[in-house]
Amino acid sequence: MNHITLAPMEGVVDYLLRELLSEIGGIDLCVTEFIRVTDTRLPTSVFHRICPELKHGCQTRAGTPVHIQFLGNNPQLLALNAAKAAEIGARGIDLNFGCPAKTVCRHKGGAILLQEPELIHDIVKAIRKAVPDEMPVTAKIRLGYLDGDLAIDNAKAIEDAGANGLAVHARTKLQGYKPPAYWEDIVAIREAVDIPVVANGDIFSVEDARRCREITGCQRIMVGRGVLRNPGLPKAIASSTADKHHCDEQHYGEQRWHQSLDILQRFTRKVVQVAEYPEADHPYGINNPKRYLDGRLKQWLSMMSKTSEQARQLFEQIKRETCIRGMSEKVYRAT
Ligand SMILES: Cc1cc2nc3c(=O)[nH]c(=O)nc-3n(C[C@H](O)[C@H](O)[C@H](O)COP(=O)(O)O)c2cc1C
Repeated sequence: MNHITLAPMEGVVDYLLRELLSEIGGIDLCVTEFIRVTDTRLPTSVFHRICPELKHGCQTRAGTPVHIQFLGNNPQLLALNAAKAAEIGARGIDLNFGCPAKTVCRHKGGAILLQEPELIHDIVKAIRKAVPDEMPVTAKIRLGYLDGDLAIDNAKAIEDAGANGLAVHARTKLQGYKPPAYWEDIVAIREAVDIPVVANGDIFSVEDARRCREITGCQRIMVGRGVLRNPGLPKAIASSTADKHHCDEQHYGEQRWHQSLDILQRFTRKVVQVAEYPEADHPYGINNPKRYLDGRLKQWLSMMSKTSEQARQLFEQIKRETCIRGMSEKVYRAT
């Protein structure tokens, strides 16, 4: 067990990415993009679109379990949908109390709920009751909405409601994604509850992972953008845990671009297949392969560009490509 969770990332970490990233290794658990629950018991098709893994034991091809994340504010409705998820094969339920998006918060979802620990408690409790006892129910929070004053209340509310774990993104909603992440503020949360706490935010290297664990006292970590910048990061963190002499970031740095390019190429090939054989039974849920490839490649390469000159150059090359063939050929030819 490496104690590394791949962070849920809406619009980025979908089925295909979970498949490719978990194949590399180091990741123990994936969490889906959030499923928003507003007013109904969602049809199976929605669950299968967000989490095609449900059809295969709710794990990636590499065998990494996938938990389903919900976002919403109505305990009964969320419970109804969690029960449905359990019925159709979910292995775990996660609740999103951290999304900072304006539209989400305006509809009283995500991070805005951090101002209401009682409601958070009721949501977690309703879900805990609705799914089998052995199914993990977890929550993901930020330190708070405007400030961290309710951090402990929220964590305790989640624990008292019967959750099995808690991931904490070490920023408030107000702090958005602005560096730094306040790992030291996770300590009091970890100390206040007995359930496992997962530390999250700004882990971009093996050394970051080491420091985050040391500062927070949490063995479990969750990594998002760091894995997109460097898909080999979870494996590198995992091996450095097994062998402390191996935690030399430089050692892995050399392999990083080639590993990144390899995964970009495999990603591109899968999307091109969907475009070329649309009638085939692809599980990826990609409706418009051209738009999908264009958006995801640009998004991914721009994240990788923060630490890789080769990624920046490839981004420049594909930036103005408008057809899937032009884009894919540039990715295949990159070195
Ligand atoms: C594009 C994007 C989409 C995200 N979508 C979700 C989501 O669906 N659910 C969630 O709980 N967090 C979501 N997050 C937050 C991440 O899971 C994570 O908490 C955050 O990126 C900090 O971790 P990192 O520094 O390792 O990326 C998202 C973040 C980004 C950048």
